[in-house]
Amino acid sequence: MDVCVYPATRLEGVVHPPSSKNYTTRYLLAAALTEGESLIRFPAESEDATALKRCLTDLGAVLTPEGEHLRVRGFGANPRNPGTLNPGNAGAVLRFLMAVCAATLDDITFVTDYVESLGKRPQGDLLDALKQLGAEVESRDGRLPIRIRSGGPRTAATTGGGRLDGGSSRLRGGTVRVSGEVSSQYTSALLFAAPLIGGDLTIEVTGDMKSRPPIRQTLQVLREAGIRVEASDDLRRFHIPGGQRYRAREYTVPGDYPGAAALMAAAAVVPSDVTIPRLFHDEQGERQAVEVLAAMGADIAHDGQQVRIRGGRPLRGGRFDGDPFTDAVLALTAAAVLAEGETVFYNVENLRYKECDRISDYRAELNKLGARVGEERDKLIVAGRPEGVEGGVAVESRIDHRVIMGLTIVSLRAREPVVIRDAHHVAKSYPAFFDDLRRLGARIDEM
Ligand SMILES: O=C(O)C1=C[C@@H](OP(=O)(O)O)[C@@H](O)[C@H](O)C1
Ligand SMILES: C=C(OP(=O)(O)O)C(=O)O
Repeated sequence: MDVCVYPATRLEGVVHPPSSKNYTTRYLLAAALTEGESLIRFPAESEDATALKRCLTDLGAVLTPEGEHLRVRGFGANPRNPGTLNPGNAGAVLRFLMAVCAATLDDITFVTDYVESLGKRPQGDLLDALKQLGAEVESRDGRLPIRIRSGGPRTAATTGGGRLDGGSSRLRGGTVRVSGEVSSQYTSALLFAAPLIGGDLTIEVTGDMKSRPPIRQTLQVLREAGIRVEASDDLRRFHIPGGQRYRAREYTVPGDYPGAAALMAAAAVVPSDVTIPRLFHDEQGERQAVEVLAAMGADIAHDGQQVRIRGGRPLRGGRFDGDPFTDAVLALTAAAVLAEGETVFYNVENLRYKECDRISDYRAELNKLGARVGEERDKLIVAGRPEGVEGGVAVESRIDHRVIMGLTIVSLRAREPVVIRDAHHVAKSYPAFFDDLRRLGARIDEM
């Protein structure tokens, strides 16, 4: 589906953000790893959530919708073996399931239809870690399709009298070293698998570590699920006793700051009065989007429950370390396109390894609109155009939901309407994005 985005004169109203993608991923997985029945309130409705639910069902979990909530009966440490799993275009889903399946299944293959997106993303650092723990791995140069075999002799657990469920580990415990430079998801994946391994596991994160906030989300959810984890303050070293059991319970998914950041940026670049509820002080690093927009001069306030933006003030550029709020950088870059002066988002090299190369590809599409964006290895550099951009062109989605949201934001301040091709990919995390902007007063036509 293509869309045509028209210049906006005003945005006004209350808009509920989607539920958090990252917390939904973690709560669904934790619930599936129990042997009991959990309830997840307000899980995200998105393509990534659908992909994970499909995979967990294939592994033997029983998912029962209850209105806006979801009841999950888990498979504990003994999933059914479907032979093949397809995580769609969801990176975190793929990484987390590869580690969990390596610990619990003897032979599993991961595939994707998104050959030009997830199929291009690197998995090698995680595969190296799994091989250190005894797995055998086949891949296409560290990329999908990937086959993981952990079917060695099911070694009896040697720590803590063996696993509670009487099973035994498919991976050995001990110490594993994993690079944190490309993605924090490899570390999170090992953290989710660790309790399922017979022996205790020590995880050492090497290199220039990125994306610490999602690691904190992982630690929060593991502790909520009753898993004991010792973590160093710098999040470079973890110790997890083996043979632990995930505890069934009720979870409530908060609002999604990355999706909300796109709404905040849209409201900041046009005259507006927009309120976004269900945004709390949790471990999502993208809540810093509020501080960044405030630093750029936006009239924005967060009371711990909701964010209110009154747009129309001129924005000014600034210099920001984008790593702590990685999934908000593209939306904030869009705001910077319309600010006075230069804006630099630095320390963002790992944007290049996501749904697309979010530095070079995003820059190319923004500049088609009339933006003036440059790049360096780990930077996005924006020469702001407070007068707006020309527009009147067609741009590409690059199969990336956050590119689509960023291009939409800038298009609200284009002189001529903009066509965004394949805009349906926004549904990866935010299916209702265009409807929500229409509800606030934007004109966006499906083509
Ligand atoms: O752990 C997670 O759920 C995520 C971690 C981040 O990825 P990186 O750790 O690769 O930056 C983020 O971009 C992604 O949307 C979700
Ligand atoms: C990169 C993202 O997600 P994932 O890594 O889970 O595909 C994202 O949501 O921006």
